[in-house]
This record gives sequence, C-alpha cells and structure tokens, in this order.
Amino acid sequence: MIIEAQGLGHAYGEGSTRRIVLEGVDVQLTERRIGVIGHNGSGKSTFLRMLNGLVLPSEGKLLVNGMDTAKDAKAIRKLVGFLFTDPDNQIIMPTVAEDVAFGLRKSGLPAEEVNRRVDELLDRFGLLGHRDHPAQLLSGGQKQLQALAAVLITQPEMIVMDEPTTLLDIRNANEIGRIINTVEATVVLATHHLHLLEDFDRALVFDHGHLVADGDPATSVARYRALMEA
Ligand SMILES: Nc1ncnc2c1ncn2[C@@H]1O[C@H](COP(=O)(O)OP(=O)(O)OP(=O)(O)O)[C@@H](O)[C@H]1O
Repeated sequence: MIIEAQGLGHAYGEGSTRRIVLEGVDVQLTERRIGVIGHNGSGKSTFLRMLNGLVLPSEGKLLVNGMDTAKDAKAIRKLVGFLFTDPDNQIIMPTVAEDVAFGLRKSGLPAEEVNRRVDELLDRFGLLGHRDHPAQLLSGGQKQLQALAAVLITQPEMIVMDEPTTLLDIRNANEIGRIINTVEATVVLATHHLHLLEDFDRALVFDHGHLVADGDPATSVARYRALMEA
C-alpha cells in the first residue's frame, strides 16, 4: 500500500464554529506497520478516518494506492478496513459467526467458503467455541477480536485501527497487540498503549493537528514523551 498525504488538512464546522484540527500534513507511507501517536485531540482519529474516506480533506489531498479519497472512497473502502475503539459500534448481527460473515454478504462466495473463512478466523482468535453465541454476550476483549475478524474476513490490504485496545484490560490489550503482529495486511494503528508499537516499522507523532515527528517507533515515542513533559 502507498499512502500519500499532500498538504492535507481538515477543519470541522463552518463559519464561526470552523476549527482546523489537521493542517499541512505531507507524508508518504509504504511500511507494513505504522503507528500514530499524540495527545488527546491532536488529530489522530481525524487522520485515520481520512485514510478510508470517512472524513474528507478540507485542504490538500490524500491518495491511497494512487486513488484520491475525495473521488474514489468506494474503491478505497474495498481495500481498507477500519477497526473502531468500541467494538459495540461495529457489531451488527446477532451471533458471532453471522457478524463475522457480514462483510461477505455481497461477495457472491458460496456459503461453504464463507463458513470456512469464518471458522478459520474464529479458531485463530480462540472464538470458535462461541460461534453460535449472541455476539453481545462476549467479553470486551472477545468483542474486539470478533470485530477484527469481521474486518479481516474481507481480506483488506490495509486495516486502520483507532485505539482498539483502549477499552480492554491489559491481558486483552496484549492479546490484540499479539494478533495485530500476525496480520498480513498493512496496519495503521493509533494508540496510547505505546508498547504496542515496539515492533512497528514507523511511528507518526501528531501535536495540535500537525505532524511533528516521524521515524522509528523508539525515536517517535521519545519525542512524544518529551512533548508531553515540556
Ligand atoms: N465530528 C467532529 N466535529 C467537530 N469537532 C470534532 C469532530 N471530531 C473531532 N473533533 C475535534 O477535532 C480535534 C481532533 O480530534 P481527533 O478525534 O482527531 O483527535 P485524537 O488525537 O484522535 O484524540 P483522542 O486521543 O482523544 O482520541 C479535537 O479537538 C476534537 O474535538
């Protein structure tokens, strides 16, 4: 995947309520594991939501594999899956298996192939025993794994994850971290759990809507800590 932000900016609101929350972001990303860090309200979620066209640029451009999110959001969403902080926001179907299969409903794949993929993912995530259970009865960590399975089943080339471990206890957060490291797709992860980025290729630091540091995770985390302590 190639992500190119060119003079990228975003403002929420209009007129007197208009507020710039992202400004002048120029970056090209080709790595497989990309972290995004920064203080609350620094613009991480806004940047992430721009990667699949959920939020469109007010300034500049964002290209994903050469496609402009402002023009080709539909094609881009086929390549880019999104995992939200709160899995309850993306659980749609009554049972675990039905929910994981949901993204394939228009794929035209035979039911046996859909079931095969569902069971393979549930097995990988330790959820096979919950296959036919009500999705809402899973624990927070299990729900997040289920939500991740529901994204992975469509075999996206990139998964954007917006603080997916924030609501989880340490054990479940680490489990999600472990699984993130096994995912084949490109991963862009915004997190305050900085240790999850240890094996990442690159980390971006946002501060008040500006990209202020960009490098290997250890260097970026040190820069972020220094900013927070200044
Ligand atoms: N839909 C919206 N309408 C208006 N303002 C918004 C909206 N979404 C976010 N903002 C504002 O944009 C700014 C950046 O928010 P964003 O969610 O991108 O930050 P963040 O770095 O992800 O923060 P956090 O770590 O708290 O999740 C914040 O000041 C926020 O209040």
